[in-house]
Amino acid sequence: MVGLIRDGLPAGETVGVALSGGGDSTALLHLCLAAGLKVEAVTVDHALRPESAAEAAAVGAGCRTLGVPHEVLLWEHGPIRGNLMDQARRARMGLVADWARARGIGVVALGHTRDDQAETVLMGLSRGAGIDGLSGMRRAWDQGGIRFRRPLLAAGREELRDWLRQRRIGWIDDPTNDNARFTRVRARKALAALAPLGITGARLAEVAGHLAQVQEALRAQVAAAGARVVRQAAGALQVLPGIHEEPAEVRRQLVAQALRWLTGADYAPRAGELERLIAAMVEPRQATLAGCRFKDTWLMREPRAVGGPVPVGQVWDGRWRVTGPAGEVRALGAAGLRQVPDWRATGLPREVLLVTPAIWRGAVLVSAPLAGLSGGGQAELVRPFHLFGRTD
Ligand SMILES: Nc1ncnc2c1ncn2[C@@H]1O[C@H](COP(=O)(O)OP(=O)(O)OP(=O)(O)O)[C@@H](O)[C@H]1O
Repeated sequence: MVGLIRDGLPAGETVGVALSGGGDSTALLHLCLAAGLKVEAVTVDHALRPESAAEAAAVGAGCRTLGVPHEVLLWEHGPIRGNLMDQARRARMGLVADWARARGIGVVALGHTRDDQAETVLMGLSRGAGIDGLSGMRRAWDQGGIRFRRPLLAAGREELRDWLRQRRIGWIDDPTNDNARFTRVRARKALAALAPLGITGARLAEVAGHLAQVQEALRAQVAAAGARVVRQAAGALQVLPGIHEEPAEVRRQLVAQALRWLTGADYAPRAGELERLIAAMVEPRQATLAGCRFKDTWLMREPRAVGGPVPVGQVWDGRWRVTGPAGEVRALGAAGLRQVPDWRATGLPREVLLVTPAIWRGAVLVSAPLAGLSGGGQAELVRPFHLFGRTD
């Protein structure tokens, strides 16, 4: 077990441990200490259960007795609509990354196990996921200057709990982990029922590992195809007819990555939906999917899906930073385009320009940098363009 930590985490620097207080992350913390690493721990209080603040404080007290610096971060939120688990995870990752940056910590360890990996694969199967969903969670990735690591991905949950029990180390069981309202909990229960078929957590994790390698091999092919058949202009993507000559999976991956780049979404739509979009690219040459619109050869943001107004200097629609004279940044739209008589000189279609950022003062258009009305404004994409990245 300690070997997993030595292989998965650097010895010479402080490691941030994301510590929920559950069995897995408690084992992670103690294994890091056993491996002689210098650690600091952080607990996010999601404030979703009345006991959560007291639990986070108890986790902190445990850390103090170990001499481990610990901080509790509160997720401040109103009523939650939509996928609670997903939103809690996103908020948690954001808070933990901010904490690490503020503490000068470059690497953060998470306690995901082989069982989490197996559940992720089962959940992927249940929604008919493609290779992205079936290849499981990554062991390592970099995000916002922080290296995230999952050193326990090869360890079983029970194995870790046995390791804790042998050392008389306690942990807190989160009742959410038994709430069948959550897909992950149902996946955990279903996995137990699959054992007679030989489908164990270890077997599913093995399949995920294999598919992750397949995906890695595919990635280079997708990048090369992207360079041939997709070009970026004014934040939209022109998809050349050559895409239809590419193998079906390469095509799907390209379109999935293109949509994710346009919207910043963590996940791409399902294979069936991607197929429908790809078919519509041939005829009738228009479609909408996941906040994006395809028209003729262009894939761009859908007007009604773009972000609300922000002040000049802030990021608009999650991907544009507009600088220049004071005002409000929002989409150029039809009303704006009418005020830029020579927009055709850009060589770009109307639909592409409609969803580009512009600086407004009330109904007065001040600047539309991508449509050819400078007005002293400049727009820059904050998300680098690539078609083979992946986050989860
Ligand atoms: N509230 C939290 N504060 C800090 N880190 C967390 C929190 N919840 C989860 N994590 C991190 O994310 C990992 C995976 O989360 P998940 O929800 O699967 O775990 P858990 O069942 O809540 O707790 P554990 O993994 O500790 O048993 C945890 O091992 C931990 O590293």
